[in-house]
Amino acid sequence: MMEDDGRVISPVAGLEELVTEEKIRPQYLKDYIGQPAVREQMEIFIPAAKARGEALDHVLIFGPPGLGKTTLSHIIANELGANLRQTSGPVLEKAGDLAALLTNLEPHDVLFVDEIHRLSPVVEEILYPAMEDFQLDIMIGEGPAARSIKLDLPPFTLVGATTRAGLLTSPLRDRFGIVQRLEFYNVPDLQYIVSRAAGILGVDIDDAGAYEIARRARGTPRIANRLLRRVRDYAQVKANGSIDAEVADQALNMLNVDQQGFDHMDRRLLLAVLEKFEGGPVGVDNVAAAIGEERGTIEDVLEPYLIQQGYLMRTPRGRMATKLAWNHFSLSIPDEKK
Ligand SMILES: Nc1ncnc2c1ncn2[C@@H]1O[C@H](COP(=O)(O)OP(=O)(O)OP(=O)(O)O)[C@@H](O)[C@H]1O
Ligand SMILES: [Mg+2]
Repeated sequence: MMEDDGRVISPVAGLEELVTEEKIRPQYLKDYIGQPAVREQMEIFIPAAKARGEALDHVLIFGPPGLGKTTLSHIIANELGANLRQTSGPVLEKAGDLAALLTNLEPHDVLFVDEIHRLSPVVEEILYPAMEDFQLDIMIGEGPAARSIKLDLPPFTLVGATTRAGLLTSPLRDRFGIVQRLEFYNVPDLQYIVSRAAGILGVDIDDAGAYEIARRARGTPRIANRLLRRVRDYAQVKANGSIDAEVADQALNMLNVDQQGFDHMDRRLLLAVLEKFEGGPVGVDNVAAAIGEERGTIEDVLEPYLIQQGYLMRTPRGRMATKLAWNHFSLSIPDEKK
């Protein structure tokens, strides 16, 4: 999990949000909306492993923040009827931290390691034999008296989540039998997610209102759910608590979420590429310096959606704005770029 950056359409979770999210987080695959490829596969792999009485193969889930990685890991444990133990890459500092978790697992348990690309190398070394042979290889003591001991572990399923699969070392990546890549959600799926969350939270919203929120949620369930809560506030004060398309539109305009679902950070990034770098190609470090953002935030949080929507392109020579981006800001495309 990354740090909350305070944007209303940030895909990164805020603290208060983590609590509300628990209430609306789907618990079983049947409520996991969208991601048809992921669902179709997991609906086969999970019952198959259960029927054989084996632990499910290790699962790697990757995708931008807020698309449902943590949710899917919980669902996997629920569907397996197994315990879920949670930790994260940066939390596991020493080999012993991981060893303690592994030795406490029960057969077929799910160990969820969030931000798995941030594991320290010593911890990662412990993970290899644990994943491959359910064995723990650990050094005890130091210097000449040091010796290594081997322990058998119960068969378990490691579920790893990461925003960027490219940051994983290949020996680690190779040890996952199942790799699921989460995609941005389409509008009908997000509309369903908004309506479902509204039902749970007791918010009065019609289909057109849910559609308007879905359309402007950057393809991301976490953002859809957050916009729903902010639009609910607006509706409570300005519209007797009911959300329709007009109320949603007014509220979202007030929140500076534009018709495309972009906010000021998206606009700043696109405008920098367009105006300061004539549409690119420009290296991501130059973009980062121009808008005062960290490179990692640009790569993980800001640009995936802009790229998926066709406003920005990744080329070998850097980022390039597309015709859509020039048009979005009503800027004329320089002749040599046509
Ligand atoms: N497929 C889905 N169907 C319905 N709701 C979903 C789905 N995926 C995610 N959500 C909702 O979006 C919220 C955020 O999802 P989640 O916490 O799983 O994202 P994440 O990918 O783990 O994000 P991060 O990278 O920040 O850890 C959840 O609380 C859940 O309510
Ligand atoms: Mg998560």
